[in-house]
Amino acid sequence: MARTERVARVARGKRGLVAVPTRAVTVLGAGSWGTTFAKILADGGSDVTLWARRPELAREITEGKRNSDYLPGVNLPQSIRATADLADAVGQSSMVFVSIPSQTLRSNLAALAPLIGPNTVVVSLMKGVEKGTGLRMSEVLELGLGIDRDRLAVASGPNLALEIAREQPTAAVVSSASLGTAESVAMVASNRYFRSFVNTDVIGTEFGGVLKNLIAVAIGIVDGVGYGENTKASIITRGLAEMTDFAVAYGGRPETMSGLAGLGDLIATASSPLSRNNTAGRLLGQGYSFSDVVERMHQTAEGLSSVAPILTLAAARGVDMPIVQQVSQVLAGTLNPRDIAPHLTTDSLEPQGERPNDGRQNRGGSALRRPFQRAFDQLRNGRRGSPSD
Ligand SMILES: NC(=O)C1=CN([C@@H]2O[C@H](COP(=O)(O)OP(=O)(O)OC[C@H]3O[C@@H](n4cnc5c(N)ncnc54)[C@H](O)[C@@H]3O)[C@@H](O)[C@H]2O)C=CC1
Ligand SMILES: O=C(CO)COP(=O)(O)O
Repeated sequence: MARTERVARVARGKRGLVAVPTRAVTVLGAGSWGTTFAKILADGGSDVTLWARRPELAREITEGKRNSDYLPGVNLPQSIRATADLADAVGQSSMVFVSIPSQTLRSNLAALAPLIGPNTVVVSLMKGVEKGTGLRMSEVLELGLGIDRDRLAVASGPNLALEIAREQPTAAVVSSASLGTAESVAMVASNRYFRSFVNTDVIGTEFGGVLKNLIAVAIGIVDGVGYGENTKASIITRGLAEMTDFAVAYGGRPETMSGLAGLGDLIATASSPLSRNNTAGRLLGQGYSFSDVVERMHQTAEGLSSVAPILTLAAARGVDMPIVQQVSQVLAGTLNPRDIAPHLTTDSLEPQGERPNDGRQNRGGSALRRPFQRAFDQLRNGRRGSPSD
């Protein structure tokens, strides 16, 4: 029987009990997220092969059903197999999920491209943009693998790996230009503790995952300095507005940013000590230099690499990103972490978080608030004026 046709389980259909075929899927990258996602897929009934770079890790996963470096104390499903051979890992899989650090994706594509079949769906689980090009991971995959957008998807959401590996319930969004592709991936990537929803806003979904990392670094800095909840709440709230302005400027939908891939992931990442971005920020806040932080981080903190390309992209579309700007200054050593207060750097009376509910951008000022802004400007310039003039 072909790997793609294995029977996973028996389910009740219209005509009684029917066999549900197991789908052969591959996960590339046996770090904390790749291994956790392999577990999600296996617990959803798929036949999963995991690609690990190191043969000894592949052996530990296949024989011991453990990944002790990345997921200590977690037992992996018996059905998961790992290999260090990329061709063996991809085999005849109908879906390939990619979970390696964003900055390494490009260098893996030449080896991967010839292995991808004409109908294979490729799903990015990564949350970074490529330094130098500013491309999103699905764009790097599209260009590097030469496959149609309809066969590409991204998955994102409040998904701290260790919590999910411990089977704590959560949800995610699977997004593709093709709704059918998103739905078929979401069905495979769902089980009793993990639920995938779908949308077609690939840009918003992908940028949500990238941008929340940057805000999580800022929150980590605040934690490290020792500031409290008011500072963090201000940065989270205005961070969401900053994320939304950016994503909308690049064609994402504002509602995506208030969903799981935006606000949901922002809350999870900004508030959890499990977050590597938050941890990196905390070390910066405690006074460690950027190079010290990089040395101390044993896992991927995507936010550190995304700051520069995101600021370049923001400048190209005229998007103001005071929080990301200050994170960049702390990383460069030009801003004392104690001085982090992005909401104090703006002259505007109109906080970015206060936008109308119709999803339109608010940068020019809503009709309602414009008179107040004018009055404020007049007062500041030493002239009297009434808020209604
Ligand atoms: N850990 C988490 O909770 C989540 C992570 N993600 C995203 O998943 C992606 C992967 O992150 P993690 O698994 O957490 O990172 P990790 O640091 O735990 O693991 C990275 C994996 O990539 C491998 N790797 C390193 N350099 C490589 C290279 N040059 N070529 C191929 N493989 C290489 C490592 O051996 C390791 O297996 C990131 O983009 C991250 O933002 C997304 C959601 C949740
Ligand atoms: O993306 C994540 C949670 O959704 C993981 O965040 P960190 O990469 O900061 O650990």
